[in-house]
Formats: sequence, structure tokens, C-alpha cells
Amino acid sequence: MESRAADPLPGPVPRQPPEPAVEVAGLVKRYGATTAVDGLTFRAERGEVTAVLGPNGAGKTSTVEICEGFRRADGGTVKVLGLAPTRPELRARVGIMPQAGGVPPATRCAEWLRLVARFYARPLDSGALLARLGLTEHARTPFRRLSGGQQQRLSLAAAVIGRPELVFLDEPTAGLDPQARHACWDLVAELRGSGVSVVLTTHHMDEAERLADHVVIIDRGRVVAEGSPASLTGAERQLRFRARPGLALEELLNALPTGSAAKESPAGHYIIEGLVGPELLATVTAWCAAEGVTADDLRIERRTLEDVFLELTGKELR
Ligand SMILES: Nc1ncnc2c1ncn2[C@@H]1O[C@H](COP(=O)(O)OP(=O)(O)OP(=O)(O)O)[C@@H](O)[C@H]1O
Repeated sequence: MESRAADPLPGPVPRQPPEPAVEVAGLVKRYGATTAVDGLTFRAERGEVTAVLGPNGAGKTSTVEICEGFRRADGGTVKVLGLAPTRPELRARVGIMPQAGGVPPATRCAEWLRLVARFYARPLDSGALLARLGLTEHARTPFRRLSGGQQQRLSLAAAVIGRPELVFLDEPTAGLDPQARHACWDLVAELRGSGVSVVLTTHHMDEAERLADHVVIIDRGRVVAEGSPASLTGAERQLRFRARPGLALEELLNALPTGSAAKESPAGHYIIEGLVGPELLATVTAWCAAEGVTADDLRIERRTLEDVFLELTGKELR
């Protein structure tokens, strides 16, 4: 994929009024008997990247689509750049990348971008944006003939072409190859660098950890935790290693200081928690040696966002 370092990106956004980019308070959304969003409250600050995380069916898309003005809430309030989400003047100030393309199937790539650009006063150059997202050679390809990843990239381009103040990205990197994923991350980082507020949903914890200033974890339509990635993962460290599945962890636990914990998750991946220091490291390696076990990938690290996410939302499939 082609990459251009000096493309003009949205912004800089002139003077930031005091309201947050998005303010959601006590939001409720029901579909018949299903309460998809159940009193959700959070803020996305101006100039920050806010990542909304949650298991399948947690209510992320419902929430984002209400903020985008596409769905109506059944309760609570939502303000986008200080306004009700359905206000027409938001169209020129907000960029939207929906989960499913939203592009007419026969429309060609470049044609679509030019069309979207007409809604905005100072759009970016559509050719440069196509190049930036590796779509130049598909400029004349109808949307329906693009691969899933190419369709995603076109939707991303359409979301930013108007130099919006705020961009909503619903699972922007779902189904993208690593090159495209990195191009998307670079674009989001640059948007943020130029003062644009970004609200994104994602299932990739590494994406949230890498990009987000603020993470909102939702489950069953409610916020279960929020904060910066660092504040959510905390200062606590863990010792991790890989070895054959089924090691007798109770025995290892007996050798470790009181208050330590040991678990195997998933099979063959071991996590030791507690006062992680030289003593604990020595105990674990000595125990492995006595058991004739080679501990692969032995490392000490902080909890990941994925650990926190699974602790908060459980492991059962939704
Ligand atoms: N149009 C609809 N009609 C009926 N139920 C719906 C509709 N849209 C969503 N739901 C239900 O509302 C709940 C929340 O769905 P939503 O799409 O908001 O979740 P999500 O967190 O975005 O999920 P995913 O990660 O799978 O995209 C789910 O139980 C879903 O089945």
C-alpha cells in the first residue's frame, strides 16, 4: 500500500469550545423485549481518541448509531459537539464510518469520494486520500467489486474527507490485513494529532491500547469500566510463560509467597500474579527445572487490556 507522509489531514480545529465531543447520559435503547443499552453514561473528550469496547451484543453499535443520529434513543440524553445528534448542522462537522459500508454498490471508488466531498466546505483532495489508503488502482472500481478490506478503507476515506471535528469509526479495522490496519492506525493517530476527536469501537484490545486516550468498556448495555489504558491495566505486573499444558499449579503455588496466584489460560499459557520480583522469578524457574519443564517466552509484564476486558466481561461467548 502506498503511503504519503505529508497529506493534509483534517484540522487544525480552531478554538475548542468547552463541551465534550460526545456526552452520553443514562442512554437507553430497546428493541422489543431486548434492552440493548441500559442507562449508559460516558464522555468522549475533545481532541482525544475514545475507544468503546465490549463483547458481541454489548450495545456498542446501538450507542454509536444513536450518537451518529441514525437511531433514536428510548431514554437518556446524547450530545454531540454540544448538539442533539440529529441536528443537520452536525453533518458538516462529523465524519462517520459505519460498520457496513453504506456505499451504493455500483458507485465507483473515486466517484463516491468526490460525491461525499461535495457536502463539505474544505474537503481533502480525494486523489491523495485514495493514494494514502492504497486505493488508487481501484479508483474506477465499483464498490461491490472491492474486497471487504478495500470497502472498509473507502468508508474510512469517506469519513475523513470533509476534515471533520469529530469522527465515529465503528470497528474500523475489522477484516483488514496488517498493512491496512497500520495505515488506519496511522491515520487515526494523525487525526488526533491535528485536534480531531475520534470515537471508535473495536474488538482489538491492542488497537485500543495503542490508539486510545480513553477506553470505555461496556457490557450488557452498561459501562463496566473506563479510564486510560494505563489506569485500567494498573501497575501490577505478572510473570508469564508457555509450557506443556496441565502443569500441577497447586504444587507451584505452595512454593510461592502467600498472596500469589497461578493460572493456566489458555492451555499451555501460564500466568503468575503476586509480588513479582527476583524471588518469585527464582522460585518459578527452580520449580520448572525440578519438573523438567522448559518455560518458553518467560517474561514479566503488566496486565494487558485484554486481561482486564476478560475479567470484567467474563469468558462465555455471547
Ligand atoms: N435492529 C435491531 N433489532 C433488534 N435487536 C437488535 C437490533 N440491533 C441490535 N439488536 C440487539 O441489541 C443488542 C446490542 O446490539 P449491538 O449491535 O448494539 O451490539 P454491539 O456491541 O455493537 O455488538 P457487536 O460487537 O457484535 O457488533 C444485541 O442483543 C442485538 O441482538
